[in-house]
Amino acid sequence: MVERVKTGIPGFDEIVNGGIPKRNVVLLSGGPGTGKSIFGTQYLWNGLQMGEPGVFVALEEHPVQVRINMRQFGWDVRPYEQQGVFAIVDAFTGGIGEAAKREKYVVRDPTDVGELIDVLKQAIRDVGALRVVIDSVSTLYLTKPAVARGVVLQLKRVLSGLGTTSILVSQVSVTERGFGGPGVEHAADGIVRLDLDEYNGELVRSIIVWKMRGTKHSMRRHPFEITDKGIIIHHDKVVRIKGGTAYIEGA
Ligand SMILES: Nc1ncnc2c1ncn2[C@@H]1O[C@H](COP(=O)(O)OP(=O)(O)OP(=O)(O)O)[C@@H](O)[C@H]1O
Repeated sequence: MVERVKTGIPGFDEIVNGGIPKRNVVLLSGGPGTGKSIFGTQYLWNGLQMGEPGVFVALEEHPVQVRINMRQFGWDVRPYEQQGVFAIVDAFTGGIGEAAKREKYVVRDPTDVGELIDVLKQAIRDVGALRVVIDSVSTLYLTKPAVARGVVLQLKRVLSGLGTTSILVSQVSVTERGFGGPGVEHAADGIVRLDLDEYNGELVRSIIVWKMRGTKHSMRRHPFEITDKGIIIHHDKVVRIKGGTAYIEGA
């Protein structure tokens, strides 16, 4: 029996046959505004509701902004930080600014992957994390694509080794077909892609699971929505394109 981690994101566990296999490192890839950060934080929040501690690594946004964004969906993580079951690793500010001085886990040099891993390990141990989200890993190798695969493998050893089931957010450009960097796709245990595409003057959100080691999964493109309560995936529906128009149909 495969041990699974339930994301609790409506519709997602259904398309991966019950949840993400434990210790998998999943690449969550997508263009701008596709919902990657919301998906990642929803996964961590749901974990906290199920008694599973988590760590969020902020590389794209100030930790203060991460808390504000989460609160907009009703996900107030402050009490969980105070209880010591949730932590944000600040790999954004470099320790600069008044607000940054109040952060417990700060990576002084966010370009130093070694330092980031040391701070991350500490945070995982302190809170007993079972879930980790890194938003985004692309930032770690934007200027040096050749090291991308190595960075992901290094993170995978740590994340999987410490027993966490993790999501690595990967940014791709609007038109890019890939998942974010040479070899990264092969290093990850799973690939989930979020898309936002325009058909006939309308933007349509969809999700597809490209791979997920250790389980069978849906091979279809499912529509999803972002609501005030977060992401809702319609696992019983699929997106089909006919004559340049997108149709949402029963699966
Ligand atoms: N309350 C809400 N209701 C509906 N949609 C929302 C709500 N809040 C945010 N969104 C949508 O979510 C999008 C942002 O999602 P998110 O920040 O997760 O994107 P992302 O994939 O991480 O993008 P980037 O790579 O640009 O940071 C917004 O552009 C908006 O379309």
